[in-house]
Amino acid sequence: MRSYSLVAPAKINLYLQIVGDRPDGFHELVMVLQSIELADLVTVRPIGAETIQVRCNHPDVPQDQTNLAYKAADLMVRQFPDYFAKFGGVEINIQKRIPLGAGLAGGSSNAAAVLVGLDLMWNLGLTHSELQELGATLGSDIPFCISGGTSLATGRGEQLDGLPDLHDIYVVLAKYRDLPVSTPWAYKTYRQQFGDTYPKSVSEIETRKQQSRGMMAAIAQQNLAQIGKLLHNDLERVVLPEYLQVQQLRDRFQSLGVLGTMMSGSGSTVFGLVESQAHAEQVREQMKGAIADPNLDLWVTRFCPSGVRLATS
Ligand SMILES: C[C@@](CO)(OP(=O)(O)O)[C@H](O)COP(=O)(O)OP(=O)(O)OC[C@H]1O[C@@H](n2ccc(N)nc2=O)[C@H](O)[C@@H]1O
Ligand SMILES: Nc1ncnc2c1ncn2[C@@H]1O[C@H](COP(=O)(O)OP(=O)(O)O)[C@@H](O)[C@H]1O
Repeated sequence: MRSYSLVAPAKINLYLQIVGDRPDGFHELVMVLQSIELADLVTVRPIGAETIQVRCNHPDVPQDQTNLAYKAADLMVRQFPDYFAKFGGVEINIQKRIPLGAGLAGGSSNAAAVLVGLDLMWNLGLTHSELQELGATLGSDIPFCISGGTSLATGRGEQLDGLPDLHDIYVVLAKYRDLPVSTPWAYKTYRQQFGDTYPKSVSEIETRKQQSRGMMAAIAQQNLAQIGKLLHNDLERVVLPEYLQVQQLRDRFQSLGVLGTMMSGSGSTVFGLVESQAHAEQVREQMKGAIADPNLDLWVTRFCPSGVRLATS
């Protein structure tokens, strides 16, 4: 048995519409999810003892049972106890590059990489959709992190329909360090503030879902200018008033004339879309010059056509 190193990409949300309540207590969503090249590196390594160990180079990432990567390994152990008994445990090493609590699905992508990695290490031969079904029991974004690319995500975010790949689109990410936003808080607050407007009938639900049509058409036509204009995220309605620094990042991107700007997921990352690497680097420098705050982190990255993949050494 050998080790496997996997690239675990982050995602951004090009579209996030909260349609209403679900019977399971989650929210019914319509999202467009997009993988980006910014990624963690996750290595799974066989160890003799029947244990799961997590190591991470980032001091704030938990290295115990609460780590999503640990939970993914534990799920595989429970699903395939004979393999665990036969081959022993696993050490998971995470080289963290995706910021935490950023709305970029860093933890979810780590968990997705562990599912894919253990499938390879134990030679299970599971399909993507079998791994996604397992991943969905741990988190709504994990199935997407396995397949990646550009995808429509519905249900609670786990029902995926692939969309045409979007090429040559660059992304500038801006996030204040030490400003994580909790996903459960964002959804809970949204329900408190807007729950009374959630649709009651099936036909009203269907009508609301149609609001994403413009974005779907823009993606089908690969119309970047239109995609930039139609970016949407309902969670901004609760996060921006509470986190003024996030609003400020968004305003700043807007003033720099990017194709579009939006908060990703539940935040606190704000992204700006641009059409070339040179322009992306210029925008990053302009952001740095305009907001002289040492706690502001900026990245230039680009759309990526895949989810978790084997790292080439
Ligand atoms: C907001 C989004 C947008 O892509 O991502 P992030 O900002 O976390 O990256 C996702 O909807 C987050 O997905 P994920 O982070 O996997 O969430 P989960 O662990 O499944 O759920 C965390 C909590 O968020 C709420 N939740 C999540 C998904 C959903 N459709 N409805 C919800 O109400 C629930 O309160 C749940 O307990
Ligand atoms: N493998 C992991 N990577 C990052 N954070 C993790 C991981 N496992 C658990 N966590 C916890 O989950 C929190 C938010 O997770 P993260 O995936 O970074 O945010 P988001 O869902 O906003 O993209 C972190 O602050 C951390 O406490």
